[in-house]
Order: sequence, then C-alpha cells, then structure tokens
Amino acid sequence: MAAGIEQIPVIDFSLFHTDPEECARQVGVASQGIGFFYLMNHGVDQDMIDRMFAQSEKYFAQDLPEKLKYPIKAHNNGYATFFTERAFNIRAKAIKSEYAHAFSMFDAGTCEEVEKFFKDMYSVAQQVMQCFALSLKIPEQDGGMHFFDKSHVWEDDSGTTLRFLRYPQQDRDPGIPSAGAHSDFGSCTLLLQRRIPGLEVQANRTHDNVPWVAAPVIPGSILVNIGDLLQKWTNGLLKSTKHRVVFHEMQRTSSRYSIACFIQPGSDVRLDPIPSPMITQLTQPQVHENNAMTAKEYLDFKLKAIRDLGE
Ligand SMILES: O=C(O)CCC(=O)C(=O)O
Ligand SMILES: [Fe+2]
Repeated sequence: MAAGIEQIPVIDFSLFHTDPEECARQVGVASQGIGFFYLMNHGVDQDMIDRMFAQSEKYFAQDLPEKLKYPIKAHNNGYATFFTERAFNIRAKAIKSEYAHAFSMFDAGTCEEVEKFFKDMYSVAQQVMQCFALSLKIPEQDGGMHFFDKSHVWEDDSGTTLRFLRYPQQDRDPGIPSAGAHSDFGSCTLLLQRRIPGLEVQANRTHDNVPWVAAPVIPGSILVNIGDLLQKWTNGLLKSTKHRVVFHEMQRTSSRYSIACFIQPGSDVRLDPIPSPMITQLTQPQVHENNAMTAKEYLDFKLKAIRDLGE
C-alpha cells in the first residue's frame, strides 16, 4: 500500500546498495506523500552519534557567558536561543575557515570527529539525493541518478549546516510548541532524535485544524524531510511539510536533545527546471523563468522573509 499523508514510512536504507530502484521507489512515494521518511541501516556509526549527543549535552551544560562567546551572527555559526529552543550551528563552510575556533565547544580531539560525523551525514544525504533523482526518472543524458551530485558537493560553498539542538527541561507544559510550525528551507534535512519525543508533522496540507502526526524516536534511525528549496525546484512534486516540536512529559525531568543536518545545494547552483518526466506528468506546467534563482539567492530570500516577519 502506498504510504499516505498520515504516516511516516520507515525505509531500510541498506536497499540503496542491494536494490537502488526499489529504495528510490520507496523514497519517491514518501517524498511525494508526507515529505518525511525514516532511514534504518543508513551506515552512520551509532557510537559516533552517541558521542555527538554527549558533546552536545556537555556544551549546553556550560554557563551562558561561555556559550555566548560564539553568538550566532549573519554567517549562521554559533549559539542561538529561539524562544524555548537552544541551538549551536556549524556551517560546512566553517569547518575550514577562521571560524573553526568555534569547535572549542568540543573536547580536545573531537573536532576531527565532528567533521567526520558531518561528512558521514552529508554522504547519506547524497545517497538520498540519488534516490530522488532515480525516482524522478531523470534521463541518463541529463545525469540520471547522479543529477544532484554536481549541485551537492561537500567542498563547495553552501548553506549546509549542522545544528545541535536542546529543548530545556521544564517543570510544566508551556502550552505552546518549543519549535513552532515551520518548514525547512533547503534540499532536505537529516534529523537525529534521542530518547525524548516531541516532533510532530502536519498531517494535511490543505486544511487547518487537522491532527498532527507524531514523529516518534526510532532508535538507530535518521529522519529525513524535504525542504522548501527542493519542493520549489521539483515544481511542487516533492513535498516540504510543516512540522513542530511540542512539550513531552519526559521533559519534566530532562532536556530534549536532537541534531539536525540541513542540506543546501552549492551557493551558485541555479534552480533551473529539472528534466524529469515525472515532474512534467504530475505537476502543473512550470513557469520558465529566464533568471532562475541560485540556491544562495533562494536561501537569502527565505531568511529575509522570516526576518521581515520579526521571528
Ligand atoms: O528538534 C527537532 O526534533 C526538530 C528541529 C527542527 O525541525 C528544526 O530545527 O528545523
Ligand atoms: Fe525543521
């Protein structure tokens, strides 16, 4: 049965190596449906993930002045508080820049491991992007399953960001989401949750007041969702779904931690129409803009829109 919008499918990602077509089919169904899917057997080492969470806990446990040594600025690296959510961002670009000192949040010797972790997550994203290209049936002469490879290169300048998140312990339900309903901006997001649930996904895009679907913590999984840029780039075929984080009873006794990896195309990538028969068949005719935005222009446009909203 095809996955509906009411449920988040779980995909055994070892299929990517044994049966990429079937893997891509499952990724395609989920991406055109609820816009979220779990990956099991994704290949990122669980012990390393556990160490990243341990580093994150240690970082957030520091006194505020320590954390504020690296406040988030326009470059989007560093510590930020958004309402009841706390975050520490590291952009892929920062790893090799003068901003590398921000890694002092980590214990000595762990910087290399953070970089390895970030790169391993990025490789999973690249495989997911290959599944997107396969499911879109992009012709071989246009790149086939490797269509997105050129636009997602680790070394290229991009907005790709690793974000360590903490939702502090609270003795009562504040009654409002810790992270309000939003969609992500980029190509896709890879999320690691641990222990405490709270993430919810919009069950329906067409009417308000519909139930939210819980995105439970599935140990060992990576939760992937499509971002606005990929929705726009695929002319709406792949869905960027709103989600939020709400208070969970377990937060009365401990903080909730998660780690998100926001994947963006290279800054200079132009979002020209994708040569996909699926997009042609399943979406309204695309408006051919002569001056398609670059990924950076799109991201700046989205960031400006939230700044203008005063968020
Ligand atoms: O912490 C989570 O579970 C989700 C975070 C999220 O949606 C975001 O930072 O965009
Ligand atoms: Fe999000």
